[in-house]
Amino acid sequence: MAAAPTFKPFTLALVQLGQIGADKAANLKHARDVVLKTAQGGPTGKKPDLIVLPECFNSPYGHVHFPVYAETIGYEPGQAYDVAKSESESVKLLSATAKETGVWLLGGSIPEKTPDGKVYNTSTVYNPQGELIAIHRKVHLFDIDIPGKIKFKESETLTGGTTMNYFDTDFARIGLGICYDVRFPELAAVSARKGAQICIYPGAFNTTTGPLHWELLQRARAVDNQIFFAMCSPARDLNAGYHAYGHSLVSDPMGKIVGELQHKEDVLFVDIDPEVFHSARAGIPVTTQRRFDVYPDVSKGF
Ligand SMILES: NC(=O)CC(=O)C(=O)O
Repeated sequence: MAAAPTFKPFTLALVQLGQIGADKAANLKHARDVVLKTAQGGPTGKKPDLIVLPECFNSPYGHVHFPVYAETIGYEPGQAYDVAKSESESVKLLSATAKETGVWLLGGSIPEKTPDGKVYNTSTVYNPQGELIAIHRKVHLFDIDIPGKIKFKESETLTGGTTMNYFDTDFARIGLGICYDVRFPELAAVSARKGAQICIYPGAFNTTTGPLHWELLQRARAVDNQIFFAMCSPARDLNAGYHAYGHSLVSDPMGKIVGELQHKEDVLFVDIDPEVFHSARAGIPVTTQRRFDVYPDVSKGF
């Protein structure tokens, strides 16, 4: 494994996209328009280095929709990928948008189909040249049943990913996950142990689980790994079948919320300061105090 890049200050923009409906072309156009505007800069006019879209931004969120909206991506880690030959209209649009803006783009997630008939919930990542350089397939599927509140079963139509993923930029190593993945501390812990200084998960909690756990989980993942942690949600649409929580958020490594939106379409710009990462680890040095002699099983996989 290559050493993580030196952690440098950078500006992160989380696009809490609204207007996600049944019309895929309209969803894609809106995403592109908002990313282009975001790339022009936030309140200070500073151009972001990395723009993030939410989970399932090109389709309504629900297990019945995933196979209908799924696209073939055909990305294999470590192998060259020619976007011009991609069968995925979403990949082509995201790649072109990253290239046009000259900004890193974490393209939320989209339903992906593979030749074996499986469907995944997949994030794609583009460098400022528009190259697709990483993907992450949601590992932990969102199967829950809270009587009287919410029942959701992604596994009706989705298959869980089988790999953990991160990507390197010129300013940080960034760990990937999607939404429900945040409930499984191991994924972020492994990313952090592999050198990620920040984890970013597109996610779509809902109006039941969001108020309970959205902030708590992100701050917990940030503190237990002493990393920055961010999640980017769609805006809430009460006319949609699934009511996203919104509240896209960034926590610093001390668990302090350094930016949070409300539930409407909006963009969160946050300047990420590596000094907070270094001082958290120097002041409370848990990253060097682990006792794998006492809990050796936990170290497996690291
Ligand atoms: N939508 C998800 O994947 C997860 C979620 O809403 C939750 O964990 O709560």
